[in-house]
Amino acid sequence: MEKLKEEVYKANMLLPKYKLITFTWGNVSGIDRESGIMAIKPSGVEYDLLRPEDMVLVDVNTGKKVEGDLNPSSDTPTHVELYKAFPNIGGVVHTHSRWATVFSQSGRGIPALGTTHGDYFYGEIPCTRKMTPEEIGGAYEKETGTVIIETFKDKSPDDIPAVLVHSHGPFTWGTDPMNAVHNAVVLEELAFMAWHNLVLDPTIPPMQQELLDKHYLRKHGANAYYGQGK
Ligand SMILES: O=C(CO)[C@@H](O)[C@H](O)COP(=O)(O)O
Repeated sequence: MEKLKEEVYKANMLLPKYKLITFTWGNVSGIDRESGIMAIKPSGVEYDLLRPEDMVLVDVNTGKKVEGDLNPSSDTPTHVELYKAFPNIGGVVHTHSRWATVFSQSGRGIPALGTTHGDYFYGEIPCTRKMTPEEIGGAYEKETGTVIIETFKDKSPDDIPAVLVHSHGPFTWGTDPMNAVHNAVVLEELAFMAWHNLVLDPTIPPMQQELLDKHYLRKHGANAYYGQGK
């Protein structure tokens, strides 16, 4: 699992590089689907002190730590729920990136307003409902995963690899940890642009469906004819 730890470590180190986090906020994980073992950032560790060997291994089937001297991220149960519910993902990212967190705190999704959005996300990036007091007071991090999964009951997590958790912040995912971080960086760009669009014109309509189809479907899915079809 050293290769997985190295991959997850490198992905975590992109969060400060792309200014998606401050201090010890956020975390990235990756999964080895064959073994069901996930590597995740340790809890509360400063990024500039982080080493590949610090990544903590967790069994997604049990949610229990299987290797590591440090505690896994406090968000580990959320990552576990997403890997169990979304079979095609290989990496998960959580940040408190500023503009995406503004939308999360407002309880608003990020509408698809232009082709930059359409290249990566096949429609609005949704915000979850507020969690109930029971969910907050219970297995909070696991229930955070539950409300994310509920938000995708009629959406494809492969076509919209991001969510805004109400009053909290964004989670993104992807085919591997690097792809999940790529989606987190794009999400922050889209949030920045969408916020300014909504300030300029709160009634701005979503982009034309034909344009969204063209930009998303040419790079994603079975009929993709550009990119890697991810
Ligand atoms: O969402 C939160 C706190 O609101 C967490 O993601 C922290 O930002 C990072 O926690 P650790 O991964 O260090 O436990």
